[in-house]
Amino acid sequence: MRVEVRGASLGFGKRIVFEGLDADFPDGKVTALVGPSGSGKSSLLAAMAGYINLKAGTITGVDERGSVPLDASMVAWVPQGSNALGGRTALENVMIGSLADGARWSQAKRDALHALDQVGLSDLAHKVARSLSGGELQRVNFARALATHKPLVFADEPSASLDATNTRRVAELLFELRSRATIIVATHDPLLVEAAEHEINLRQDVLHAA
Ligand SMILES: Nc1ncnc2c1ncn2[C@@H]1O[C@H](COP(=O)(O)OP(=O)(O)OP(=O)(O)O)[C@@H](O)[C@H]1O
Repeated sequence: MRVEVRGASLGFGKRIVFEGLDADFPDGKVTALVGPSGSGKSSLLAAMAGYINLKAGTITGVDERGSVPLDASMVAWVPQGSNALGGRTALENVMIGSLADGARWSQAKRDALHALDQVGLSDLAHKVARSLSGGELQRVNFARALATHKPLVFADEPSASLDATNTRRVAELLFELRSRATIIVATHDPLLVEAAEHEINLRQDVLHAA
């Protein structure tokens, strides 16, 4: 699914965060959403998922069936840091996402194994989460999101709690996930920006309030 943002203005109360944003997030690509702290990256992701309303403008998802306003049911979020259950295996932690969405156990397991393969963690599927590194846990987070088959995957600062080595691993993962899903990553990290195929810069692309 491609996402089209047109004439978007966003603010809280009287404070305008940005105005007049036009942006395209291409289907099946990794897009880095960049901009200085406070430029509205997290808020734009929240608006795209339908959690907050724009002051003006539209956010539309476009696929082969046509155009629809986006809502939370279309989005899988990759959390900042890990929210894995430490005593459960990587596989079980990935299955949780699909099971919560109502998938049957056998289907959830198949999807989770496939997603773990996509993020390069097949060998660690049966390891308990507490024995995995920060970068491996972030891969588990991405696998959980991919396994739900939502058309959009949003990650807000996925390297925020990682050291340099694990940040590199997440950057490698983003590079590997090119063309596997429509992924939007809000980040300050140059390594992650470099790994993405497309970039939206909130400072350059929109008119900010003074
Ligand atoms: N719920 C809210 N109520 C009021 N103001 C908010 C709310 N959420 C965000 N803001 C303000 O909107 C602006 C944009 O915040 P946002 O978190 O979207 O920026 P960001 O680009 O993601 O920043 P960072 O890179 O620091 O995470 C900030 O000035 C912030 O204080």
